[in-house]
Amino acid sequence: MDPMEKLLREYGDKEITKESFWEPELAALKAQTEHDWSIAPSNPGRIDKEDFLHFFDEKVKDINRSLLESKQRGRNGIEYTTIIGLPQKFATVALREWKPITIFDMKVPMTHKGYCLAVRTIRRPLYDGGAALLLAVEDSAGDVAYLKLFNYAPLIDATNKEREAVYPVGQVLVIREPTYVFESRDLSIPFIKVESPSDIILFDMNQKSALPWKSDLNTSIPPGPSTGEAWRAEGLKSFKAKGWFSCAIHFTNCIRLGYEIQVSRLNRSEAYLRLGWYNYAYHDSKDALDSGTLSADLKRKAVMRMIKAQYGLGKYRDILETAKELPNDMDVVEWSAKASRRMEEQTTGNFDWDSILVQSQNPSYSIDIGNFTGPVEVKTGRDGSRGTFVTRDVEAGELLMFHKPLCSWKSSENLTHDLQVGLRRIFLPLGAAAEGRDSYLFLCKIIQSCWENRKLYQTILSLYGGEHARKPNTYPPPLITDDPPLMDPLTPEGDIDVEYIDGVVNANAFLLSYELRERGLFELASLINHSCLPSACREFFGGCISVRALRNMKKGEEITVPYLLASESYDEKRYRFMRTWRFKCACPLCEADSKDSVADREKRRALSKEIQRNALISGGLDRKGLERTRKLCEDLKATYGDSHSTITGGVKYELAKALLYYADFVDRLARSTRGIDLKKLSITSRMDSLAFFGLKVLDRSMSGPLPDGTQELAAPVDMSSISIEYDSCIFNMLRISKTFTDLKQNTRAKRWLDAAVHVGKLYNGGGRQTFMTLNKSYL
Ligand SMILES: C[S@@+](CC[C@H](N)C(=O)[O-])C[C@H]1O[C@@H](n2cnc3c(N)ncnc32)[C@H](O)[C@@H]1O
Repeated sequence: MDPMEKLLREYGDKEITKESFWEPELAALKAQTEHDWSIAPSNPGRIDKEDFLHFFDEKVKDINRSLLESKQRGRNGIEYTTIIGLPQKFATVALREWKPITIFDMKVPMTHKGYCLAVRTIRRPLYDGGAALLLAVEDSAGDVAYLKLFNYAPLIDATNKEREAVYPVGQVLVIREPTYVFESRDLSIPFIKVESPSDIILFDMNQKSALPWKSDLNTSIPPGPSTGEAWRAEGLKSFKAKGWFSCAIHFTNCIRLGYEIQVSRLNRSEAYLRLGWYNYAYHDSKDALDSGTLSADLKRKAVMRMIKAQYGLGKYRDILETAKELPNDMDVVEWSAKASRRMEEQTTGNFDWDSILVQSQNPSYSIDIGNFTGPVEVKTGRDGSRGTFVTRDVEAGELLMFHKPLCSWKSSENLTHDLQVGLRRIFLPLGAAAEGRDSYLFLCKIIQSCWENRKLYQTILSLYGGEHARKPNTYPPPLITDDPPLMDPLTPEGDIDVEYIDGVVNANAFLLSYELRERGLFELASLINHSCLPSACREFFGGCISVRALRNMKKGEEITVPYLLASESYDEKRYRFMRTWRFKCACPLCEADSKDSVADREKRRALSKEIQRNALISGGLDRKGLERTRKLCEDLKATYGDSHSTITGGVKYELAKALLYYADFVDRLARSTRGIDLKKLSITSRMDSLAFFGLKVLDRSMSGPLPDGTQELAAPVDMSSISIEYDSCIFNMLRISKTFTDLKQNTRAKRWLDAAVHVGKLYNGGGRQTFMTLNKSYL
């Protein structure tokens, strides 16, 4: 049985609450973790170094064996499970307030608040095939520990070589507020668990460590390069291998050693551009340019990189300034023109919708735009929750926003190397929630972007982070004019709260393209609340989000969009709202539906499905079959209570859809029998369908002169409010138009075709020609 059917049968008329989702297996998992943390902290005692190294080396063999086996079986890495919804720690204490701690002094289980632990690596890093990097470390007293580094985004999709470039043997690192745990479902020895990359501070390998290490490193692994020239060679090799992070590190070493500083900066800025680290790229290219020592060729490189970085940061106006450095360069002129276009789009909201709409028929189309925000503000509504509101009266079809994502990810991206993540993510308390490796890689991409982009990080902190997260920061986030210049690419610019980012992604990210498994997180659109009778519609074009008014709105009205197909049944929706977004929808449609009995709702759901199923079967094309379908529609209509229409203004989506299917049936029969009565029946059924979708039909006449009062009207339907089910409405209108043509009612046919084109324009901004192209199959 369909899992949804099973669930709905189980729930019946029971309230669905947040607690409904705690399945025994998940509850046990959570209880286990709580138990792990409830044990009184104690000192685990000294770990024997020999035993430990043996353990680590065996672990390396184990993992390599599993990876090989999984590859031989054609699988993508070891199947790992991570649990989302348990606290993930990150340190916040300022550097000057830290107190040092040693491995021997640490307790299990415990987060050592206010302490820092300095260690160095004693083995090559090991990737566990899932979400963690494993390190064997020792402190200056010679005590050893096992370190698991989670969410270390720039190394998630890395080669062993790149991991070693960041964590070579002997690398000194400081762990902020180390958490020492013993997870009973995991290892036989305790380990230091690091969940945020900002909890690790890496030290310069070129400087002699100030710590008096008790033991020799005692390793056969040759030390890394010691000259700038040798680092440069490493940097170029990494660049070729698309190891952008290690490339940036190698050129950082060149800079530290004073080797060709400006050239190294320029090389590093190119690596940063590839990483999407535009702040760093900007500062490096600017520093190189400001040095005044560059040859003409290098100056051009510096200017181009600076412009690309400014473009990535959306600082279009600054590009025009930078361009003054090389006013006659063709590429510079082109980028300036691009920047000017983006600025114009930001202020006017003028986009070439016809081209956007046609091109976005191709799933891999991606578009570059200047974010346009119309008359929209974020406010706290009457019920105390935040939402978006219009700041003046707007008309149906008006563009409210057209935005690029803050961050996006698609499956073709990021996989520079042979990524071996076979990750399963279990969301507590929601179960696996069909999310896995893709959502994790998207999270990593965001963590990586926050690494150097504090503006982005602050924006994310101002978005809703889920029911267990602390309250979001106020929106809009505080203005950060500029990110500070880079000190060191190895350490993020500030604290990164991975748990909060994960919560934001879960509550706000969109699946932009099913085919490309593309995901995106948007800024303002994340603050729009849901309604099944929404005031706006959202669409994705080339990876960007557009939001348009569906009806005329008065200043101060809330902008709402449907999170799910609004026309789904009430019971499916209430389940899915609670499961994914954790709220109970209180819109008029849900209110009206909830007043109908469960038996009526279930009957409605079953009838809807039956009518839909019948519509897909081409057989039974006779009057008897038609009568059967009509009866099913009548029965469906009877499932709505008397007050339903009063509350919703007449919207009955399921009935509207049923009538659309019924009219299709009528059309097919009319085609085979050429019956005029059937053609008229098709038109009236479609008009009824439109009305139940929420459109006001102003002219229901079938023949003769147009009724009084409607001649001057632009359309046979009221265009001040269109339905969220615009696709179905457009389809109905086109079919009405076609049937009027068959009936030789050409004036009416044209009016209905114009109406369809107009609805198309209201919801996507395209013109007549584009409408014809997009609706070729209907037409
Ligand atoms: C994408 S956010 C929308 C903005 C959010 N209200 C905020 O303060 O940032 C989604 C969350 O908003 C809340 N929400 C959205 N629509 C709602 C509605 N119709 N009723 C109650 N809560 C809603 C839910 O908590 C949901 O998980």
